[in-house]
Amino acid sequence: MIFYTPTKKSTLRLTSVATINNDYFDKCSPPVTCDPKAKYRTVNGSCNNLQNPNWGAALTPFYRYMDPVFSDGISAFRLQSDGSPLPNARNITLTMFQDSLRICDYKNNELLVPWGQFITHDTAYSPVRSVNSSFPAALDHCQDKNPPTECKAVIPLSPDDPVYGKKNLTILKFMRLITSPAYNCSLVPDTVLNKNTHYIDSSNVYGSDPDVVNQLRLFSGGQLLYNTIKKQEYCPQDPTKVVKKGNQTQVTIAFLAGDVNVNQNLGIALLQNLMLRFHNYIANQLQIAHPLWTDETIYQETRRIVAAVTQIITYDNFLPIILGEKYMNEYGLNSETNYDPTIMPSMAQEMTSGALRLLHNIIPAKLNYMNENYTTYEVEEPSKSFLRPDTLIGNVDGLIRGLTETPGREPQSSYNNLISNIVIEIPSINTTGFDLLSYDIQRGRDVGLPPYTKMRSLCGLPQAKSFDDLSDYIPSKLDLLYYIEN
Ligand code: HEM
Ligand SMILES: [Ca+2]
Repeated sequence: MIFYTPTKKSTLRLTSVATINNDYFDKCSPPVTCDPKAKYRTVNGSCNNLQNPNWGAALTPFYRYMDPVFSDGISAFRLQSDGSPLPNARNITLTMFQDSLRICDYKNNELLVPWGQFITHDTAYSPVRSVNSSFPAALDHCQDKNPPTECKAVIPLSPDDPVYGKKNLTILKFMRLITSPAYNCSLVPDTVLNKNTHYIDSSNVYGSDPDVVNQLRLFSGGQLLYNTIKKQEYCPQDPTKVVKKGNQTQVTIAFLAGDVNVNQNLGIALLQNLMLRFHNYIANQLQIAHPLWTDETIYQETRRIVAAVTQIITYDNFLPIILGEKYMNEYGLNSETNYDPTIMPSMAQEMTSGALRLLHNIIPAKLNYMNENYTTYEVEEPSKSFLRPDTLIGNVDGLIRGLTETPGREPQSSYNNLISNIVIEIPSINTTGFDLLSYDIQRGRDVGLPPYTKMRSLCGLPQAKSFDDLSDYIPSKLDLLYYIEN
């Protein structure tokens, strides 16, 4: 172990006041036996913490800073103080986030977004309950006059919605997340389990369960399985993903990787492919340096290096931009290799369903492909390639150059039009598009995130008793949406 126990603990650390964090571990977690001398991480993340072997493992719940708030104490969305439902999520987007400015961030390039998403997909995956058909066309029946219970969480649209009104859509097909009973563990209130390992351990490259891990290995030279297209190495094609178009079965590119969202957009597909190439490059080098090493040894040593590099990029390059140097120093995150076994390592529900999604605000509206002279040879709207990363083929270098040389987007009080109106609109598979911000708002309610005013007090900000007290971080207009007590 290169880690040592810290001599000095940050006094600023946010203290959890939740009462339910042990419930899963007390009632449901499977027994595990760890080998204290094991050199490599386990597939599902168990045994990283020898005192609490299940901490941080795949299929364990997200950590809670505060207990969830549901109106029935179990799973129903919370209500306003007068007992009325919370404001319609789409209405919040339309009222608060329709600024038409587009402010560039000249300090950071567009790579910030894919890297953020890459470590998100390493540390979190919360699948939705799909009803009688798979994402994303499910819930068509919710448009009927008397919709059944699974439609309760959909987001109703107003006929004069500026985007969806014209398409005659009456709902956004929001689905609730899978909760613990799906894994034979009855917990109250509703508890969501993370399907990926919570650690930054490159589980999005390798997989969080043994079947996926084995499916992705070549079992020769420590290599990951790859697909050669036009003489270049890519992630393998997912045999289950065949996109149908009319009567003809048209196979498009659908990569297979350790995380299921590898194809969601070009940026994430790019990084997944880069990491596959990086793994296979390192494995080759290790094989040359150690001709007697077995496939297993090369694979595990390479996996260790890839995960370490991912952690270094995250702590040295990504987090200082997101948190700022001041916080990095105060929280001891600068070039320190502390390991404190008393800290629960799991991703927090408040992060994955709330705070971490702040980067949705800076998703770029255009991607540039650049040639070796750094001139743009093609511009792509990201929405054209959601779930269809075909244009990556032959353009890996061009996209890296484009992402590196194009300024990012400053956080601002609007979302890029694609994100607030179109995300994943694919007529051939009958998906009509949605508003990611509305989903982010509704997701917070789905998992019972406590009200912002409570979370903000926990984070040390002054207690807010009126909308004016929120103006330090939130622009006015909120009072147009919520019930105000006299
Ligand atoms: C083009 C870029 C991106 C797109 C299209 C995208 C889209 C999405 C979508 C559709 C969801 C599911 C929403 C729901 O049903 O609740 C989601 C979840 C999420 N996104 Fe993004 N996202 C992008 C980039 C990012 C970035 C850069 C970050 C943060 C650094 C991020 C953080 C998250 C998190 C934490 C979740 C929840 C993960 C989970 O618990 O499963 N996303 N995103
Ligand atoms: Ca992980």
